Amino acid sequence: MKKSKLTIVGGGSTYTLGILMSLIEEANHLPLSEITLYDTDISRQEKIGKAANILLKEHYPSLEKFEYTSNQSTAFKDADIIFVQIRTGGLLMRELDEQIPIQHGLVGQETCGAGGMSYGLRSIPDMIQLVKDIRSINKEAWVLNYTNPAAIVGLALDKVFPDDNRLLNICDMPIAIMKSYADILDEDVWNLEADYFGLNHFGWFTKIRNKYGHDYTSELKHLIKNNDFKPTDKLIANDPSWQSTFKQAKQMVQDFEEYLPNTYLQYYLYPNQLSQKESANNTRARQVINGREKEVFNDCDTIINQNNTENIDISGDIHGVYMIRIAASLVHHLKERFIIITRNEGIIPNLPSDALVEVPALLGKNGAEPFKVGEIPTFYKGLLENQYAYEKLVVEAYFENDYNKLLQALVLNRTVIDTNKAKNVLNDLFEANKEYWPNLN
Ligand SMILES: NC(=O)c1ccc[n+]([C@@H]2O[C@H](COP(=O)([O-])OP(=O)(O)OC[C@H]3O[C@@H](n4cnc5c(N)ncnc54)[C@H](O)[C@@H]3O)[C@@H](O)[C@H]2O)c1
Ligand SMILES: O=P(O)(O)OC[C@H]1O[C@H](O[C@H]2[C@H](O)[C@@H](O)[C@@H](O)O[C@@H]2CO)[C@H](O)[C@@H](O)[C@@H]1O
Ligand SMILES: [Mn+2]
Repeated sequence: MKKSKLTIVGGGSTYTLGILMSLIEEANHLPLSEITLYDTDISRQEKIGKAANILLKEHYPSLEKFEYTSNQSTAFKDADIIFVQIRTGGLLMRELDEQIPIQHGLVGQETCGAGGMSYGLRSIPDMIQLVKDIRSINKEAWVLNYTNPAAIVGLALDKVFPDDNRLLNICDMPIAIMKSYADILDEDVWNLEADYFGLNHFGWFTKIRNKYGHDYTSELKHLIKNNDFKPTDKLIANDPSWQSTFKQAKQMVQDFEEYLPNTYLQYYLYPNQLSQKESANNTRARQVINGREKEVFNDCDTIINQNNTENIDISGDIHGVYMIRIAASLVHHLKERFIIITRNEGIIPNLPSDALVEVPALLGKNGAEPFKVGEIPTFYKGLLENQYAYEKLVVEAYFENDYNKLLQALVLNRTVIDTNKAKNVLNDLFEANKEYWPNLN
């Protein structure tokens, strides 16, 4: 199988080491000749890069070249595939995205509600500039984006690069939930197939079956209604916050048993309950700063100091493996089925055509071939039209510098609603994001 050249943008990300370990595990699916890390923060990336050097020398001997750089030409010129995972403002700005809404009695979340709007307004300019820079150097590479909030970033990128069908936005939440389904069904997650529809971080599984056609949907509903649903992916299995998130699935399936929910729907269906659980002094961002970020950079220090990966768990994770298998299907024209983010254009006929929906698609050398979903029932249509209107207003507000459209977006958002709360949280977030957001009129 032809070997590919991969660049990871955001090489200093807390996910990079896991992606590299997943690349080692998946070398048979996506054989590589070169890996390049690229980041604007040279010092943050350097520690990951030094550890990666040792990791790859030890576990990927067939790799011909590895380097880490802040030079765009070096990073993008020869890449066949470019993974993108940046965080404009870093985890400290994420902490403000989450703290400020909580201080107003609202859900404070990375990608949902007022926090997600704040993060989206920071991410849009950097992602547009990044794709422009990539395409000025390399017109052919598959650009696979994880950068969040994928719904808002995706809509903005779709406005600026409407014809770039080698630019895909991806989310690992559906596959992470399917990993947990697989583990309670004693199935391999890669043997499961889902019918799914929604927006990013706002969707439902309508069917779960295995590759031989056995339908597990009713069995899963029964199991989730009567047991504690648990995260089982290695990145989150032992994380109390994720355990609490997965546990909420029981109430969601008991209340709305027609379809199996994406875990993110908890914020939109139970906003009051969720906002009362949160504390501004212990946001998810703070937990990640004290958890994953510390663990990853401590692992890097250990690998560098011992000059090997002894006693380091180098197994892959679903976050990394998912993106890698998507890349393999595109590059090697495997036409395998993945849940990805794509323009609606009639997939769900009773939703706006220009919405970016999250649905199953076959991935091959011509990009995504999405499966039709068909008309969706009133409850889901109402929820999704409302959420899409929020997303669309945030993106329009960005391009038009329009304060009122941001206020309208928050009043529509199911985690905010109240106009006075929307005005107050918007003003505080604007103050905190002065160096990032566009001027608003
Ligand atoms: N789509 C998904 O389902 C999914 C899953 C997990 C994480 N994510 C996203 O992945 C991203 C990374 O998450 P993280 O917690 O590792 O963040 P992080 O802050 O640890 O790492 C982000 C890296 O991006 C770099 N960066 C920032 N702006 C850049 C730019 N313009 N060009 C190049 N590099 C730049 C930073 O210097 C940093 O090293 C976030 O957007 C997160 O939300 C998405
Ligand atoms: O709060 P975080 O930073 O731990 O996670 C936020 C991200 O959560 C989802 O990604 C999960 C993924 O679902 C899980 O299986 C595992 O891989 O960890 C990831 C990060 O924890 C979500 O899809 C992302 O969009 C969020 O950024
Ligand atoms: Mn996601």
